[in-house]
Amino acid sequence: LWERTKKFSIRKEIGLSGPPFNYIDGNISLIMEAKKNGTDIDFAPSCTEKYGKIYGLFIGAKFYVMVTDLDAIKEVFVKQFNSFVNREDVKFNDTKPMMNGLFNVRGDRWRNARNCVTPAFSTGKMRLMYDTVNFRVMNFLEMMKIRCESGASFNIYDDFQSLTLDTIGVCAFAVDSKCQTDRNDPFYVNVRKMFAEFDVDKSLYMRLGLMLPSLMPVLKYFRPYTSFGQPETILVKNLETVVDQRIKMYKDYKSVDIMQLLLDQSKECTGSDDAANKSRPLLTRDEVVENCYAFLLAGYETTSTALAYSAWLLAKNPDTQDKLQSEVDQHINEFGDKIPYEALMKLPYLDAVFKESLRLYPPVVLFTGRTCVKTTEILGYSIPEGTNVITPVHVVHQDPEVWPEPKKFDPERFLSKNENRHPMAWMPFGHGPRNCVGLRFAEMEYKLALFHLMSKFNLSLPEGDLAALNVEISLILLRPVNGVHVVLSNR
Ligand code: HEM
Repeated sequence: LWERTKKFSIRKEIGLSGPPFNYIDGNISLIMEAKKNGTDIDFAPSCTEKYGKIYGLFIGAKFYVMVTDLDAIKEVFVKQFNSFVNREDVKFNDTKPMMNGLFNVRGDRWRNARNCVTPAFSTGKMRLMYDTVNFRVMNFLEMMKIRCESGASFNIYDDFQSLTLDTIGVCAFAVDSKCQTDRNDPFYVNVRKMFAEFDVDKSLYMRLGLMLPSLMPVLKYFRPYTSFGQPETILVKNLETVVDQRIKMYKDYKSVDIMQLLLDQSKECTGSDDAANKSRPLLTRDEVVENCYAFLLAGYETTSTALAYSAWLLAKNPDTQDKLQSEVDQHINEFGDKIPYEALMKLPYLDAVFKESLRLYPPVVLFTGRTCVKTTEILGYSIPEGTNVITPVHVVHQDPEVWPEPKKFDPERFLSKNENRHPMAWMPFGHGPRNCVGLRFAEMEYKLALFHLMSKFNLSLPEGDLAALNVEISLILLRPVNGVHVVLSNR
């Protein structure tokens, strides 16, 4: 009892305020109540309003410092990063196939792995994968033609998910999946099943892992038999087979994909922690497998959600859509259907739509956090070692002091040369050395898909209820509840 009381005294000791808690579940009941009332999305903003831009929250007895103050964010994610190098230790992921991937590795192991993975996502490598991604986008356009011909409203979120699955499938899993045209494709079926079940509400394994982490050494053996673990095991087994094949044929493989770029940095394919790379350890076979798996988790749902939100925002704001289409048309006139990578990335209005959609609807809202590895002072507060700091991105992106009329969809705010915004204010991909490693890949895929969609079609909203966009927070993601419904017409 004394130990538990001590755990709950930390907030006071640091000098922070926060919502009232009980000694059994901390603030979980409050959060569950908000979820039940459908106001969970307002929970973090209302706490910020009441307790300020740095406050404390208890999930069970686990303490979290919630930060939306931009200077504090800079301290944690950039300036004092060495004290905040790790992510929260989520025990139920401290097992295969998660424990060796970038999300979970810690300290120097993370530094080494990140050094090996980062080159796979350079601008040069994006250029090399551009045609592969473009090919999947062309398949997507074929689907859109069919949807358009039917004239009916449809859930474009589903189609974006199939697109991003085919894309990450070919680039990270080396599977030539056909998720866009065949909803029975085994890759599609298993990924969808795994994601549908990967939820604290649905998984007893996850709940036990969160509440009783000391059970994990035994519990982890049950992961392959859980409802999300079964499809996960099938996916990872197939992935392991492909990685092993690719290790064998490494020297003869001539195309470029993310898996090959990781193998370029692996012990198996370069012989050892090779002579040229003595100063930095290379990836093991398991690290290659688990990072490819991490890219599937990270790249499928996020990018498709970003595209779906943008489609909805453009359908709702025809003037913005017109402006984007004018920019697209100029470039179609110049390049035809084959806009080069550099030109695409430089389109100012498309870039502004990308940024503003991600500001208003960031797909990842509660993952941008760090664990303090040594007691550190942040803006006068002494943050003890072991404390988790979380930045609720949706709150940062709606701060009226930084974003005038924060609820308005206004891409122009990213075009003004005079904007003197705090460098931390826009953070859909996190910040600092541990930000999203796949940012360039996501941006390329998003811009290719939206560019080509806008070149051929007009988006509008259906009549009635389907026109609404309802969102919910699911674990760390901001997800559309009932999909995203639009109508397409030919331009
Ligand atoms: C719109 C799409 C995406 C969004 C909004 C997004 C967002 C994020 C965020 C918020 C983080 C945490 C950053 C931090 O803690 O500072 C993250 C990390 C990460 N993302 Fe993404 N992501 C996207 C797409 C992708 C893609 C396409 C990939 C890979 C193909 C990817 C791979 C990763 C990985 C591996 C990490 C962990 C990095 C590390 O710990 O070193 N993401 N992402």
